[in-house]
Amino acid sequence: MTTNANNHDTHLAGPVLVLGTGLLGASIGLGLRARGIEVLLSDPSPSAQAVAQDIGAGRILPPGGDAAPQLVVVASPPDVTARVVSTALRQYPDAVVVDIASVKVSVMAELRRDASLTDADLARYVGTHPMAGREKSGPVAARGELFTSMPWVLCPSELSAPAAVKTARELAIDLGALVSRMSAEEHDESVALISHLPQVMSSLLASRLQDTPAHALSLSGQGLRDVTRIAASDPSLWVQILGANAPRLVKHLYGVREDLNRLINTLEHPEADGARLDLAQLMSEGNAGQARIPGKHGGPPQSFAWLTVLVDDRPGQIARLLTEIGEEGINLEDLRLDHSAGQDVGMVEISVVPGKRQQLVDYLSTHGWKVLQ
Ligand SMILES: NC(=O)c1ccc[n+]([C@@H]2O[C@H](COP(=O)([O-])OP(=O)(O)OC[C@H]3O[C@@H](n4cnc5c(N)ncnc54)[C@H](O)[C@@H]3O)[C@@H](O)[C@H]2O)c1
Ligand SMILES: O=C(O)C(=O)C[C@]1(C(=O)O)C=C[C@@H](O)C=C1
Repeated sequence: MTTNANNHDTHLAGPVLVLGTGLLGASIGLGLRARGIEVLLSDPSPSAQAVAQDIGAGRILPPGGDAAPQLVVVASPPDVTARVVSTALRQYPDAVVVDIASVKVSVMAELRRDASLTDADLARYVGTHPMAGREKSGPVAARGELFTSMPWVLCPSELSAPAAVKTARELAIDLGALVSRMSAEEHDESVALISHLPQVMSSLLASRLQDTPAHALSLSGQGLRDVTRIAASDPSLWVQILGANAPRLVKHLYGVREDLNRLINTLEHPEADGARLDLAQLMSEGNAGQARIPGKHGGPPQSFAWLTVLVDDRPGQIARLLTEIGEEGINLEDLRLDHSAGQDVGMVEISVVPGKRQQLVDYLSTHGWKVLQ
């Protein structure tokens, strides 16, 4: 840990050059700037880099401008990532270069084929992947705290120098992430199930809604919203991710196809012997898988207690509610907002650790809030 020029204790000294200032690049810039680290920004889209600078993610590096970065972070779309990494390794011979693309095997394979790079160049490169993002793209959606307590995978190759791996780790730690390490193959195998299958399932489900009549859609509750949030993701990004990891994803889709066939057969004859047992088994297999998803901060799965507070649909009500909860010293684990169509009240669903639920219900009730239990 060093105290940087702006008096913050950080692992990285900086400057950090971010190439690609969309959602991820600008979020990294914002997070590093909040810790006092100097950040330089560059993006072929003049508006993307201008917005990133305007929101405080760093300072635009003028074309041909001089820079001596400690670290270059490549945050461009996956299909140009290897090319951008290659140019950066040659342009900044003293810098460590990392990329954050969602797929790792294809990027490394392209770099190995690149005749302009030596093994010494590749010693300064580490492939990485923060498992944090949003269904939106571009710097306007950036958040400096995006990586806090989220996994960040390092996938060094056998050529990566220990000093380069250390710098990559420091980037993730300075942004508050939880660092793990695996090979590019293990990574792509893992994200096929953990990230790419959920995206495809969400998109497939949401595509069913295209022609749904408005009266049916007006019944949409939290269940539908939970499973379709990521269906709003950027198609051009996902075309690249899914294309680059297709064989690993297809294996899981075969499994889903088998399960769907089984479910369809069962539901076509719902009164048949064993049909209900089959349905119960399917639901409990889902329960078992869901229960294995780790909780916040990488800890064991934890279930939180929920309560719902009714708030008047007036400006400032939710801010007042959150301030009062903070004053009682209770930590919110999650928050959801909902509106009933045509009503002038909002419903704020709050989750807390189970031991704090009753204290919060009592506190809010005595402070005039309407709590639904
Ligand atoms: N979106 C997510 O949730 C998420 C999460 C983790 C990792 N990633 C990875 O992060 C990277 C960026 O994704 P994003 O969501 O920020 O996308 P984005 O579309 O918001 O931003 C990408 C930016 O890269 C710029 N760009 C295009 N070509 C470039 C080039 N040759 N050199 C430099 N910049 C270039 C674009 O102009 C754009 O501003 C991708 O590789 C993606 O796989 C995304
Ligand atoms: O939560 C989201 O919106 C995401 O985009 C997250 C998510 C993921 O699957 O976890 C999506 C793709 C990225 O490569 C990394 C993170």
